[in-house]
Amino acid sequence: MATETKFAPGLEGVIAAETAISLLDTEQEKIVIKGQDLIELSKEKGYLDIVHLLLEDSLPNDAERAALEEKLKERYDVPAAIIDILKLLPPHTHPMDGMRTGLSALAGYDEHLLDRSPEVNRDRAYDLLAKLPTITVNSYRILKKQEPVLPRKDLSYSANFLYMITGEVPTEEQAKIFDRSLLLYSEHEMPNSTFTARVIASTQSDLFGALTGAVASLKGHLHGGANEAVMYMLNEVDSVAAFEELLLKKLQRKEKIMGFGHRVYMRKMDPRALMMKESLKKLCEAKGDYRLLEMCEAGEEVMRTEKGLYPNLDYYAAPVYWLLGIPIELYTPIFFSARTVGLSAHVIEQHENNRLFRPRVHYIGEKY
Ligand SMILES: CC(=O)SCCNC(=O)CCNC(=O)[C@H](O)C(C)(C)COP(=O)(O)OP(=O)(O)OC[C@H]1O[C@@H](n2cnc3c(N)ncnc32)[C@H](O)[C@@H]1OP(=O)(O)O
Ligand SMILES: O=C([O-])CC(=O)C(=O)O
Repeated sequence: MATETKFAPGLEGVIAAETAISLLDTEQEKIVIKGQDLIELSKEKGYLDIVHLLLEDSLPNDAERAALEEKLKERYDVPAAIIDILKLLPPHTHPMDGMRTGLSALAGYDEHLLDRSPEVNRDRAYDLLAKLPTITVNSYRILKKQEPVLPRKDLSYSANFLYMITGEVPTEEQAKIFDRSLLLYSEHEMPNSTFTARVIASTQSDLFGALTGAVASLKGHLHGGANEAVMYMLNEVDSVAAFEELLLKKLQRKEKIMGFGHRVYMRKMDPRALMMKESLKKLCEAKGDYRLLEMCEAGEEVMRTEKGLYPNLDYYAAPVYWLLGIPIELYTPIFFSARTVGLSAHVIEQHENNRLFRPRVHYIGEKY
């Protein structure tokens, strides 16, 4: 029976779930989130609007958005023991691993862990959205031997996140650009991390476990870890010509270029990358220095000409985060924090209509 089903390496093209959350509609060229186009939403709305859309099924009005922000602020505080746990980690621990540890440890504070009803799961998701930015930033700070930072409730959700990272209150423009990056990262159908979360949830395991597994998945360079790898690559050189040369050498060595290609949008640009490129233009304009934009555009041209490949979101997120003054090791944890909402929506949906994931194999070992 297992050998009768066609094997698709990497499960390419395989339908793994029925979902009412999102779809990458490649024909219409839209990222559909609960019936709305994410790119259009990113022009008018903010991250918390998408949080409301994903968890409450509708875009909020002003009062609902304010109530949501207030609810998150009320839950900002992280148990002191989580900070103590982070302090015990060895100094070379990547913040993504610090975050995974902190997130995993939060399970112990949930008094209703066995309750997987949508209401309780949704409530947990809000708790994680409130606490993860503080855990993320402090796992970095503690590892760098800096004092933990406390969230500021007088700032908006995104402005506070960026403030905790840089130590400076962001300008309105910086906060808006950061907020848009969170929105663009919020949900994307069935990437590896979402599949991981749903597979874990399908055993009736809890939201903490499902998301802890998803952190590990998202850390990899073929997935969320690419945003950090892109920045390290850009920082290897300091001019357009040197960047072009670097990419050509990497391609000659058959290396994969981080920030390019995508399982679904392989031969066209990820629409989120285009939005992020706009943000990069704005930041370059404000700085009066277009070097990073020019390098990235030259990289795009090399990859289009040499490989017919286009940028994904991580390619343009990296220079945007750099110009916002964000340490590179926080790029992937920020991606995860933003994705917490999408992942939670998927776990809620999986728990609501569950069947255990248990595929078969195409056996190529010795016959008995
Ligand atoms: C927000 C996100 O998580 S987006 C993804 C972020 N990840 C990256 O940017 C990492 C770089 N990109 C990649 O490794 C891939 O494009 C992936 C992992 C995103 C998609 O992978 P897959 O769908 O499995 O494609 P696969 O790796 O089989 O590539 C198909 C072909 O394109 C080539 N290719 C794909 N991406 C790249 C790349 N970034 N650089 C060079 N060549 C590439 C492959 O070498 C392969 O060529 P071949 O057929 O001659 O062997
Ligand atoms: O969809 C994917 O495979 C990866 C991706 O872009 C994301 O998770 O945002």
